[in-house]
Amino acid sequence: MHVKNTPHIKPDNAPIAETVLLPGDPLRAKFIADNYLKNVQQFNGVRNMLGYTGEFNGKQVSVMGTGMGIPSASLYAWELINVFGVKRLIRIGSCGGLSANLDTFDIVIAAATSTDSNFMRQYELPGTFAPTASWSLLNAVAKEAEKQNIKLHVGNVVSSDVFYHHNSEDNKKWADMGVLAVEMETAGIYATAAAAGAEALGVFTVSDHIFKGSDTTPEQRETAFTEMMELVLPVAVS
Ligand SMILES: O=P(O)(O)O[C@H]1O[C@H](CO)[C@@H](O)[C@H]1O
Ligand SMILES: O=c1cc[nH]c(=O)[nH]1
Repeated sequence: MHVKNTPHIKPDNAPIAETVLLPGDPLRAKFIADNYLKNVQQFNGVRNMLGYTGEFNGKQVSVMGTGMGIPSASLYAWELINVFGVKRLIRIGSCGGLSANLDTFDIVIAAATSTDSNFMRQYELPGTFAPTASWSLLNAVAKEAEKQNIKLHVGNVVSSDVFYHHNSEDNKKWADMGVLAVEMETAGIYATAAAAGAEALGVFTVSDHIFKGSDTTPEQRETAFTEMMELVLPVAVS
């Protein structure tokens, strides 16, 4: 792959694979590179948004942090697809559980995303865009989950611009519409991929439950979501 630089991604001569895993936390990217990949090369360190390319099962895959929120994640998604030729983005995030059926460490997949963000306005569409998952990635992860005997919760996830809500009813309103969980990036990543003809999928581990009050530590959010990592890595190289 022809390697260039952008203001935010400077691989120099390191490769970027056609499939990139995207955790929000760059240290989660480092954890994956350190613990799951072989022959690792770091391809980004700009702003400490760590990116690595290595091998899993003998095949190349990349992993890179996105930072938090649709503006940050979509900027990296856009550059990875449109400058570096990436074809598949798989976000591996944490999320807050909204559905009563969820508990911490459960795995959620965003078949579709809702959002309170104005990000879609740029496309000037004559209606409301519905950012959805790539069926082929979703189907592949569902098959892998069956193989590994992992229970998935698949449905609508809300990508919010707001973590600390002024209106405490906001999350309840999404829950009342059957939305499973809340996070902050996937609608922007799905839309960016759709606009460029690439594929994207959002997979999450429930880090806390908004209504049940259960929680995980920053260290767990960095290193303990291994079931999600082990679910997605075989798909990323398939
Ligand atoms: O753990 P990550 O992947 O960053 O995802 C979630 O965690 C952050 C908020 O704590 C937001 O980025 C949200 O989407
Ligand atoms: O509660 C949460 C947990 C993770 N990510 C969010 O956006 N909210």
